[in-house]
Amino acid sequence: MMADIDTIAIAALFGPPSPARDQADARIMAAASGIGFMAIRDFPGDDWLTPQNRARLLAIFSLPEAEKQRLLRWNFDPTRKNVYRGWFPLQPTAVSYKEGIDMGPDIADARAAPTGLDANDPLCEATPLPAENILPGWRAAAAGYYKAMGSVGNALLRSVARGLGLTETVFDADFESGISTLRLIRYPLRDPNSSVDLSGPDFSVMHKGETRTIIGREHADSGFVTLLAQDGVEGLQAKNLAGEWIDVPPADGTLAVNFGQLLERWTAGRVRATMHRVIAPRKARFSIPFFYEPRVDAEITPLPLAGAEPFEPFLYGDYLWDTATKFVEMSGVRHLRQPRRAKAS
Ligand SMILES: O=C(O)CCC(=O)C(=O)O
Ligand SMILES: [Fe+2]
Repeated sequence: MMADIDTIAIAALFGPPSPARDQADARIMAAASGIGFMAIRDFPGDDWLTPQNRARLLAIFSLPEAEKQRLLRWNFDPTRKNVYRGWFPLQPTAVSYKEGIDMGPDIADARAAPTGLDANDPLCEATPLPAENILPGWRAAAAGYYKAMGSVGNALLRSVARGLGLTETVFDADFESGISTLRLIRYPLRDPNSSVDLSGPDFSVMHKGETRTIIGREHADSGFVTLLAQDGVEGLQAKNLAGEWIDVPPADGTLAVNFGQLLERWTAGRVRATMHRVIAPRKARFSIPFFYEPRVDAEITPLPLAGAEPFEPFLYGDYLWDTATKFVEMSGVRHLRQPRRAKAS
């Protein structure tokens, strides 16, 4: 039988210890250590997950092309200074057919913009944003959404900590002043007349007897916890333990949650980083992933888990740069940041 993705009401995670919280913890751990995907609902901030409120964030895609271009990253426009945050345009020949923007903590708290030593770290750079007068209210919406997702990320990691038998606050200090990324994505319909050959196995798969084009290449997220708002349009799929692709249905009021490779490694495989992909729906698709991340200088050290292999501690920022610059949206920027801590050889 094909196990479905569990939808878990998590209100109890925001209250004191209770049987309801224990039950939510158990279901979260079962999802995290099983398929590695779940949907959550019923939490502070879930009122963001309506078509109207998502539209407040997604309004950025209605900007004129010239305004979007002002937000581009350096690798797409060498006159720009920002290399990590900002706009990534469509890559017509790539499997992943999307455009969008990556935003950092400064959208929610201006004090998060870099100062001192961080000023030289691209991972802490400020996010280029559209002017308030061309998109009134958008910044406030992005800030509100970012903050709401941060507290959901914290609640989920505390639940995972309890599920692992660790002190529930074990992750808290590392995620204080974290550099979480809020990404807004648009996958337009592919132009059927373009010269890109979509017939190869990289680009096309069968789904319920129909050929579907891939628009988001199969991958596992690199970090910890991803909170994904889908915008009511299907297409997201996760690979289950049997290696089958199953649909992750969109539903208002819910977030799809999956876990990243660093959390998988940190928890000695008890939490699973699951492969997922996006197949093209019949209309344009939008999504809003929030990647919950620790501070740039968080030291990742082995957790006290039975049977876990020890590893050399490392800095989150060094890991992140190494990983993020392998993606097509970040191509050509790798040399712009050196590891802050030399690897022991
Ligand atoms: O658009 C989606 O639904 C998935 C996006 C995704 O997997 C990602 O950005 O890592
Ligand atoms: Fe992903």
